Order: sequence, then structure tokens, then C-alpha cells
Amino acid sequence: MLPHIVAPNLNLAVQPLTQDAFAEFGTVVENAANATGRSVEPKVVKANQGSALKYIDVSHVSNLYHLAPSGNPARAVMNMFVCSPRQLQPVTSGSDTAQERASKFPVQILERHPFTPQTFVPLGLAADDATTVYLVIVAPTFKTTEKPLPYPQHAPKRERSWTEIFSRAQPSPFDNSSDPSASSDSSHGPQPPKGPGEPDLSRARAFLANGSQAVTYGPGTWHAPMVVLGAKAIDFVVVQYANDVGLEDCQEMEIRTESGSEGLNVVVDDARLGPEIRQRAKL
Ligand SMILES: NC(=O)N[C@@H](O)C(=O)O
Repeated sequence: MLPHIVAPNLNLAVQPLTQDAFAEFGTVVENAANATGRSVEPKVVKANQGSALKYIDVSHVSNLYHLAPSGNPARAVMNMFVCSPRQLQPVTSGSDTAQERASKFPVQILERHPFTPQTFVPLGLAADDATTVYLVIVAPTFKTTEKPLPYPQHAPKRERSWTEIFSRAQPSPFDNSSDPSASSDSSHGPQPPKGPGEPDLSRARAFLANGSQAVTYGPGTWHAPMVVLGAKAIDFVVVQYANDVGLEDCQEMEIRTESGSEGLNVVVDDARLGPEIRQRAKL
């Protein structure tokens, strides 16, 4: 059984995916020349006999598995996710007019990859595709070591040398609040791990991405499994590290809704979706 938390009664409005808005959670990978909401430009140089612009370090593929309890080494992996469109539900509260203007996606699961970033690169989806988009739903981690999740539960016990024990002692690999160099601004370097805590649902956010944007969830960033909306599946190339120890690669948490509560919902204003996406996504 998955660990769970009870969702507050909370509607998240969807906002456009921009680097500045997303910085706390990871990076948006896109052509900086066409991007909006990006206050720090990546460094750019000429490449390929002057026929290309090369933007440097647009996202970070860092490997933090040396912090994982099992000590199992990780390798870089590239997986493919073919993500089918999800259905939205009608917004039932409010006036009839509001019902016509908005739909909702209930968030029932969040997950994180504690020791690796994870980059989703959509294939074959144009920036201005009016038929299909995707949602990026994320939550910060409570900065606490008092109530960490019971992960990893299965870590094999093994002898450690004193050097190893002391090299891991400070700062806590799990609590980036204890690391003075930790920064939430991912535009300058790799993000530190987020810590062992539960997701802070009161500060969850939802973003609408278009086909010219790839997204990197920083190590340990709580996020919803991919939500595609509209007419067709999106093929994503997904790049990350993995060591094949289940709970070190991926940790999941159920988001429960108490009876009488609406729970945690992403509310999508229909005006943000093209007519075809709207029609296909609604139940
Ligand atoms: N984000 C998403 O859809 N899924 C994953 O993060 C995964 O590794 O399963």
C-alpha cells in the first residue's frame, strides 16, 4: 500500500509553463530565443561552422545516487513514455456559466525521483499544435526531517566504513535547508535533492506546456504522472539516472480525498484550451 496524505480542498489554476515560474521545481528546456518568462538567458555560442546556435547547460542531468542508502550505482537511462490523453471532469460547483468555462483534473498520485532529475522531451508536437498539450503538476517538499516518509523501507543493511559515515553526515543529503549553498534557482546549476518530506500540497502548482517545451523535474521534486490533454497521445523521450532499486528510483504517494471534500484539483480554464482539446478532454 502506498503512503498517503489527505488533500486539502484546493483548486489549482493553470499557468503557462515558463522558466521563471517553474524555477523552484526544475527547468524548462526550450529555444530561449522564442521563450517568454525567462529572466536568465542561457549562455549561447556559435557551433557547426556557424550554422547553429548552441545554448549551453540548458538543463542538468545530475546523478545523486551516491546519497542513496543501498549504494547501488546508477546508470543514465533513456525511456520512452507514450502518454495517452486524460479526461477532464466538469467543474460542478458554482454557476452554470462557470461550468461551461472550466474543467478539472483531480490529482490522486504524486511521485518523485529522489536521486535524479527526470527530463520529459515531447516528440512530434508543434509549439502551436491546437489539438494537444500537457500539464505539469508539481509540489514543493516540506522542509522537515521530523516527519519524513517511510522511504526507503527496504534498504539493505551493509557495513559502512567510518570515512563513508562521516562523508555523509553533514549537510544532510535529504534536507536541503541545511545546505547553505542550496538554491531554488536552477538556472545557475544543478538542483540539490529536495529532502525526505511529504509534498506541501498547499503550495502545489500546475503549468500548461506546449509542444516546443521539454521539462526537467529537479531531483526529488514531487510531480503528478504526466497529464496529456487533447486529441492524441504524446511520445516523450525521458532521460534520467536509475539504479533499479525500486524506492530509490521512484517514490509514490497517494493523495486522498476525504468524504465531503473536493480534494486537490487542477482547474483548467477552457479559454486556455483550443476547441479540439476542450472537446476531446471533457467527459
Ligand atoms: N512523470 C511521469 O509521468 N512518470 C514518471 O515520473 C515515472 O517515472 O513513472
